[in-house]
Amino acid sequence: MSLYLEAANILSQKEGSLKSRIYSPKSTLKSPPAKLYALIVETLKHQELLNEVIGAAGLLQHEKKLSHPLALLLTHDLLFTSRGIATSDGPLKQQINRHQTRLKAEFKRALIKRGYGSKDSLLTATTAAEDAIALPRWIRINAIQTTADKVLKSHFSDYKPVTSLSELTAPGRSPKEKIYYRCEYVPDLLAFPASAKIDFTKHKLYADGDIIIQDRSSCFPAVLLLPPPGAKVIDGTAAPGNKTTHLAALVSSSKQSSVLAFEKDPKRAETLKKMVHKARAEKIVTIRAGADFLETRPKREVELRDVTHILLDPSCSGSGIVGREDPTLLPPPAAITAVAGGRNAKKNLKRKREQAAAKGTADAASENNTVDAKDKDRLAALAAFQASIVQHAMAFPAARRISYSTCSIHAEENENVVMAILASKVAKKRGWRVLKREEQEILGKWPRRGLVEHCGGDKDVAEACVRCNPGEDGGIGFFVAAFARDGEGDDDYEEEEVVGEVKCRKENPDDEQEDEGKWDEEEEWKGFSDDEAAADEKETKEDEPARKIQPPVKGATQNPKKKQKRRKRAKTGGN
Ligand SMILES: C[S@@+](CC[C@H](N)C(=O)[O-])C[C@H]1O[C@@H](n2cnc3c(N)ncnc32)[C@H](O)[C@@H]1O
Repeated sequence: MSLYLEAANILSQKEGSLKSRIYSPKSTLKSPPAKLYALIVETLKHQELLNEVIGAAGLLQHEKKLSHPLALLLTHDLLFTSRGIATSDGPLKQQINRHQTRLKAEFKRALIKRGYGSKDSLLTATTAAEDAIALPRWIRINAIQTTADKVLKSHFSDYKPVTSLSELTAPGRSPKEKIYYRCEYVPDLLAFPASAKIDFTKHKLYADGDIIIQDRSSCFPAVLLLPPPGAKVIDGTAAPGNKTTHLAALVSSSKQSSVLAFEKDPKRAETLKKMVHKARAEKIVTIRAGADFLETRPKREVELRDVTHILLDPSCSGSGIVGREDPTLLPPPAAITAVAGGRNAKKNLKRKREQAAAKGTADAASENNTVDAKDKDRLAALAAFQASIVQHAMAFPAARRISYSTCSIHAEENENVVMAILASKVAKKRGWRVLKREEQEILGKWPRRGLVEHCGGDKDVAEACVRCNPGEDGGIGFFVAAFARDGEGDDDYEEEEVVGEVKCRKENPDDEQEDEGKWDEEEEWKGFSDDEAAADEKETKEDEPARKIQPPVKGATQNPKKKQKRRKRAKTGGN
């Protein structure tokens, strides 16, 4: 079978990663695996453009026997390689060559549309983008079990330290160099170059629970919350458990410490249990599997009354996630497989092109941390939920510090939520404020702060917020802020008051229920494939919107005036 047919077969399989499909010991492939892998990866890198070219040239409408994966692979080699299609002049090659003039013309058009004068300038830009996204491999040393010094001495004694992340990731470094960077913002966090030939998921240190594979920014919430040894801590949204186990490590030196972990989803609570077990944190962490943090009544439960530190990392849009995942074949856009000459074929194509152009604008908009109108309602629903969970925590009688985080780049889920929380009745009555930058023991030094234009111009609030840009800051896009309370506020705050205040926000996403499917379909997911925890975060992001939405309250969406009022309340986070 030819290289292209084998590659198309691999692309059509759904099971396992691309690498496992190609390099499986049971494989009966005839083509050299490295050649197959390179062809597939290069093709998938440009699939969006290739789909556009194939669709505009009407290739699949004219060549009925050609499958979509085959068309992508062959067109890729025709347009992107100097040798062209690497096969003798058989039917496959002829199927493409018949259309090469049109395909080349559409390719040129697609390049110009994207602002590239030539194929080479596109390739240069793609390589630069890939370099920028060559994320380092982060491992957090599990302080419950061991120390960074011990791990370095026992497993990486031939590695040399570098003093900054930019030094670690500097272009031109040889992949053979054995180097590591010890993070100055997160104690016990090490980074290795992306090119390092270490598979931490198979490493003894990982199997023994001595290390946790965790992105740097994902370590920030526990570092910002910084519970002292002996503290009573809650993780209100815990699975898969990266931050729960990090909290446990931070307080592990005292036997008085405890971490109570809530996870609403019973299936995800199982993952949490495994992670807590692996991190040997069972003596510190108690899991409430299937428990909704929003349903807790802190004044009525003895166990909750003296909790001082609460970490909240609720479900979010996940717009900050980037990674080194195997590329995957996206479903072909409907326009490229539409029946040729069909009554609506041209009309559909035009509509699809307009939609694609509109999407391009939306993508560009979200790069600037803003979103277009169609996503706004969805983000408003998420933001209402995110604000409600923090406000609920603010009613805990002994609470002094709360951290709030997302892996989103959107201000709607970040600074706007912080502002809504600060403006809420519970925050004002109980004396909650942001934890100022100068009060942040370690993270005060982190340079990237919140967006002042989304903090109502309040520079102190913006400075209190911590942001990480995806790729640029060595990992996923992230946001974290902490709230502090000095204890002067109203300690007799009646929890019924906050329950009432929160309830209206919990109801709010119900109104958006019909939009859920749309969001999931349109969202392009980018996650890590070689990082268990990140894979789980991906699961949260994909599953969570549907779960997070409470069943519609009877009659809640019937009255348009009430609906409008609720939406307004959610957007302002007001009271
Ligand atoms: C973004 S994930 C948390 C990731 C986690 N902090 C970590 O670092 O591994 C959010 C989690 O919160 C859970 N969740 C959402 N709403 C909740 C609620 N009201 N009570 C408890 N858990 C909730 C979700 O099921 C999901 O597992």
